[in-house]
Amino acid sequence: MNATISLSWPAPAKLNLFLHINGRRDDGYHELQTLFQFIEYCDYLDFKVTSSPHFKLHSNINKVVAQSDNLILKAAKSLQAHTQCHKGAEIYLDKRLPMGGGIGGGSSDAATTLVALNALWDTQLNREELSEIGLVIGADIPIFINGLSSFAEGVGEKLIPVTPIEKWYLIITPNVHVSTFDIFQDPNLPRNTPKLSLESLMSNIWQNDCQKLVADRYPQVANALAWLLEYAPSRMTGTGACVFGEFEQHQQALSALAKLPADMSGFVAQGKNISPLELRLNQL
Ligand SMILES: C[C@@](CO)(OP(=O)(O)O)[C@H](O)COP(=O)(O)OP(=O)(O)OC[C@H]1O[C@@H](n2ccc(N)nc2=O)[C@H](O)[C@@H]1O
Ligand SMILES: Nc1ncnc2c1ncn2[C@@H]1O[C@H](COP(=O)(O)OP(=O)(O)O)[C@@H](O)[C@H]1O
Repeated sequence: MNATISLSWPAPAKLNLFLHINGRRDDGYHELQTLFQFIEYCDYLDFKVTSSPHFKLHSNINKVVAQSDNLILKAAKSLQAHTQCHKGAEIYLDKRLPMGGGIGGGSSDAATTLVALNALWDTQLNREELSEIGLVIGADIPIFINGLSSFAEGVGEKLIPVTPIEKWYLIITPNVHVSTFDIFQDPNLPRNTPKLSLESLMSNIWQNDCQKLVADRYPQVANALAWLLEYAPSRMTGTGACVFGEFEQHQQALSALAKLPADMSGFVAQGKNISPLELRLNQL
């Protein structure tokens, strides 16, 4: 086998620092205004390029490998089809991000796969072309390909880079899986928040339109939020289930983490306006 082994490629998580839903499109998708910031907390992938056009995924989490439609293989196959590349890859995933938590792990894995294989196969697609391929697979993939914290509109693909303060976050990961699809189907979801200018959005109080609905449905989310709010301004990310409290200092976040009740779990990570994937790409 003609094989090249690369170094590890990060797939960082994101937070939605605010999330507004502005309406439902004819295709069922919702128009959003949201602020994405990366956090320094990542899955890691490795890619061994093969001369045969096949893929094999290995992971510490069997659940991902068992899904034949998992986002990593979808991304790899889609790039292969678009570029008519005759190479394949063995892909190794070290899964650290909680799944279905609203921190975008699956989308980020897919974005890292597109970016890394495009470099390793030397297929030379530009970022826009990679984002177009990614958007078909998941609405959150373009932000991870773009690599800069951004204000997003559309379904998350119209991006304007912004530089919110890189705060320290204590992120609680309630032990429930929230389906993005189910939340967007719920008739009680507030989906008509008026669109605002970027300037007023950045200076308003930040909120998440999905939060009340998800907290009402899932007591674990409501409890995590109630606990965090005692320590810091706190919100939910995406369609949940993760919630985050924001701190100016690393030590403040760590002190709150140390007090976390035994029935909750979480971690501390810093916001990053340049994605760890982008920094990795610049090392090539
Ligand atoms: C709303 C966000 C905010 O970041 O939620 P999280 O998934 O991160 O929690 C994302 O944009 C989600 O992106 P992603 O998780 O890639 O969603 P997709 O797989 O594309 O969509 C899953 C389903 O959610 C609904 N959906 C998703 C995005 C959107 N703007 N409107 C929708 O109505 C659609 O029914 C779609 O079939
Ligand atoms: N590589 C992957 N990592 C995580 N989830 C994946 C992956 N591939 C497919 N999925 C599916 O996508 C769903 C949402 O995953 P994830 O991106 O972690 O959630 P969220 O978008 O809420 O942050 C998972 O429940 C899982 O079924």
